[in-house]
Amino acid sequence: MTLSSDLSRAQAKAATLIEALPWLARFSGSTVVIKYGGNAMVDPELQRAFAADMVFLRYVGLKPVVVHGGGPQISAMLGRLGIDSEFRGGLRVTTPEAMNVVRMVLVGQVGRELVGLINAYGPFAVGLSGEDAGLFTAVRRPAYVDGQPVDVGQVGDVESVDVSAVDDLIAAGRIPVISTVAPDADGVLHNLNADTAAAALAVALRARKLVVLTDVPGLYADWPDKSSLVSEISTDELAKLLPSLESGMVPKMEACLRAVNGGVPAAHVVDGRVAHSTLLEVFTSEGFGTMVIPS
Ligand SMILES: Nc1ncnc2c1ncn2[C@@H]1O[C@H](COP(=O)(O)OP(=O)(O)O)[C@@H](O)[C@H]1O
Ligand SMILES: CC(=O)N[C@@H](CCC(=O)OP(=O)(O)O)C(=O)O
Repeated sequence: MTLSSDLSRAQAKAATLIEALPWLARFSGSTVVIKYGGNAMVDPELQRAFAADMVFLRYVGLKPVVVHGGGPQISAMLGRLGIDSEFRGGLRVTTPEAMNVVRMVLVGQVGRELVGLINAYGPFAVGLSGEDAGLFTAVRRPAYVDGQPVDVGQVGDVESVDVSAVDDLIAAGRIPVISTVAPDADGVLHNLNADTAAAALAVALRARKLVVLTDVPGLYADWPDKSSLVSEISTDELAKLLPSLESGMVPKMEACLRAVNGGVPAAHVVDGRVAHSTLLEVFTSEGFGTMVIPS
């Protein structure tokens, strides 16, 4: 290794840091809600990169709030327990028996693991579920299959959000890590799609951004045609495209629409299989994934 190649490598590192400067100036002090999808959390290396990103955001003055999924992990546990599980219109059909497993896996397993991973980089993460301090109230909702409502059991939409516990944690410099189960007005526990809950929380917190990590590079207008990846889409265009979308993309894009219509300036769907995708989205000039912006 020569002195000049050492120097040019050091300068390249400095250039990377400096590239982040305008974004640091813009986003410092902002709340960013990050939805970490179950399909994006399967690789231990990627999990560590994600955890490091959250602590990085915190140290540079942003206020990250993590909402996690866990669909594949719930399916695996239901399978192990011999409980049937199916999705309709992107939502899991949730019987009372399945609901107990959803809560156990999201709150007791996935949430705990994520808190531990983040805290390995800095002691900031605190886990919460929608049941804690009235964070979310759920209202039972159907799924929509071919435009028709279909009952999917104890599945909820977010009826109300009480951000006080999350605000308290943020004010104390913590990183809230939220599992998306919540009671309805009668105290009956519901399974919330994590994208839906992340959007409702981003709106309630007046977040600067919603970043949704998943296992594809973004939204494809004509799935699975790889040339149809959308880099930017307005809320009006997205509302028109929504009825043609299928499976997991429906709640995801509905969530982005809901966030931006609710006042969040931008919602992004990014590829969680790329290490440090959150940092790339927040701090680089190149667009990454799909960005939803107001019309
Ligand atoms: N139009 C589309 N664009 C991108 N992905 C799509 C589309 N339609 C369906 N998908 C599927 O949606 C999946 C992401 O949804 P989901 O499995 O619920 O992810 P997550 O666990 O991250 O919430 C992708 O892996 C892809 O197979
Ligand atoms: C109602 C509903 O479908 N809830 C989801 C909750 C977890 C989730 O949303 O996980 P991902 O983000 O990994 O998809 C489920 O039971 O799978």
